[in-house]
Amino acid sequence: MVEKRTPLPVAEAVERVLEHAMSLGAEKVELEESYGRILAEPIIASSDVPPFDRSPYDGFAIRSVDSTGASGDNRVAFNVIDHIGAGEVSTKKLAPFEAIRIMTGAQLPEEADAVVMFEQTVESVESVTIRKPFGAVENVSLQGEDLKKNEVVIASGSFINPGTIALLATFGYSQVAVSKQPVVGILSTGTELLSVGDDLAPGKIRNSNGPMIVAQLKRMGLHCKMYGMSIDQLDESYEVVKKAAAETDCLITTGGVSVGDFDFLPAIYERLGAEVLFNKVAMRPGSVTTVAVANGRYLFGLSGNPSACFTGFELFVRPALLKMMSASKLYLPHTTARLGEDFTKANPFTRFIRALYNGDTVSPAGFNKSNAVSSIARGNALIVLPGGTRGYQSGDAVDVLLLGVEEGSDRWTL
Ligand SMILES: Nc1nc2c(c(=O)[nH]1)N[C@H]1C(S)=C(S)[C@@H](COP(=O)(O)OP(=O)(O)OC[C@H]3O[C@@H](n4cnc5c(N)ncnc54)[C@H](O)[C@@H]3O)O[C@H]1N2
Ligand code: MOO
Ligand SMILES: [Mg+2]
Repeated sequence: MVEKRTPLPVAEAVERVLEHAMSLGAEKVELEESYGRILAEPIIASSDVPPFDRSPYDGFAIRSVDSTGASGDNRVAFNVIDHIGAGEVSTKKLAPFEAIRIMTGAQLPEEADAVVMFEQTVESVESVTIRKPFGAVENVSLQGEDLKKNEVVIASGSFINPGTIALLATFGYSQVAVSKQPVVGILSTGTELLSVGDDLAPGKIRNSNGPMIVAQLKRMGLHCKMYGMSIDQLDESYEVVKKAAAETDCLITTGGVSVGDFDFLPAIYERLGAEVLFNKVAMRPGSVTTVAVANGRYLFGLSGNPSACFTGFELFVRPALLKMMSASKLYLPHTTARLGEDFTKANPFTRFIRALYNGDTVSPAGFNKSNAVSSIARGNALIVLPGGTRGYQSGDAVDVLLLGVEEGSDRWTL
C-alpha cells in the first residue's frame, strides 16, 4: 500500500526548515569581493559624512553677513582673494567683502559660511558682485549632514549592495567581516537523465534541474559542489548521497522523493538516520518537497519536476541558506498586483504560478504544470493563490512573490 503523507501548510513548512539552520560564523574578505555577501558586523561611521563643511556648487565662498541688503539696485561687490578646487584647502581667511572662488566638493574656507553659484554673480576684472542676500550656511554641505561619527549605519545581517560598498569604502573598510557561505552540493537523481551534451535517446531527457539550481545559487552569490547525476538504484544512490552529505552543509537532490517504485530518497534518509522534517507540503507544484536534517546538515529533496524543483528552491532552500548566513531578510519580497487573465482552476493546495509581473499586472507565464520548463524561463515572479479557493478572474488582486531581487523581505507575508 502506498504511504499516506500528511501535507503541511507552506508557511509552517518554511518555519520548520528555518528552525534547523545552523550558523556558519564569519570571515574577512577584501572590499572588492564583498558585493552580495551578508554583513557579519554592523557598519559604524568612523567619521562624519561629509567630514568637513564643503561647497555643493562651483561659485564663490563668502561671509553671508556681507551680503546683507544686496539687491538688483544695490549690488554688493567682493574682492576675490583665492581660488580652490576639490581636494585643496585655502590658507586664506576671509575678511569683510572678500570671496574665494571655490569648486564643488572643496572645503569651505575659514570665516566663509555661504556659497554663491557662478550663475548668481556678475564677474569683472577686479570684483564679483551679487544681487541678493545669503543666509548663514546657505548653499553649504554641512559636516555630518549625511552621517554622524559613531552612528550605526547598516546593521549586521544586511545584504551588501553597491550602496553598502560605497559606505564601506567611505569609512575605510578595505576588508569586511561577512558571514561564511554554506557549502552546497547538488545531485540530480534519475535513470532517465542525460548530460547536457548528450543526444536524446528513447525515454531519456537532459538534466535541466542541476544547471538550473546552480544558477539559482549563483544569483544568491553562492557556489556549489557538483555531484552530477545518479541512477535510480538504492545502494548506489545511497553511497553518493552519504558522501555528498558528509562533504556539504546543505545537499540538494532533485527527483526520487515521491512514492514511485524508483523514488529512493525516502529510503536513503532512513538509512542515513536523517530526521525528515516533512515530506508533503500543501502546495502545488512541489507538494512532494522533502526536507531532512542529518548531523545538523540539510538534505533538501526537491521534486524532479522542473517547476516544482524551482519553486522548492525559492521557497525553502533560499531562506534556509540565508539564515545559515545570519541574513536578516530571508524571504522573497512580496507585493500584490492585478491578475492579467482568468485563472479558473480550483486550488485545493496553495498554488505558485510562474508569472510575469510588470509592476501593475501579473500574468501566468505560459504552460504551468509541475513539469513545465518554459514558464520558469519566461517568468520573473510567482503568483500565490491560497488553497481552498475556486479560481480567479482577470483584474482580481493577487499576491505576488518577486524573483531575482538582490535582497528579500524580513517577513513571510503570505
Ligand atoms: N502516485 C503518485 N504519483 C506521483 C505523486 C503522488 O503524490 N502520487 N506526486 C506527483 C508529483 S506532484 C510530483 S511533483 C512528482 C515528483 O516526483 P519525484 O520528485 O519523485 O521525481 P521523479 O519521479 O524522479 O521525476 C519526476 C519528473 O521529473 C523529471 N526529472 C527528474 N529529474 C530531472 C532533472 N534533473 N531535470 C529535468 N527533469 C527531471 C522526471 O523525468 C519526471 O518526469 O511525482 C508525481 N507522482
Ligand atoms: O510536487 Mo508536484 O510538483 O505538486 O506537482
Ligand atoms: Mg518519482
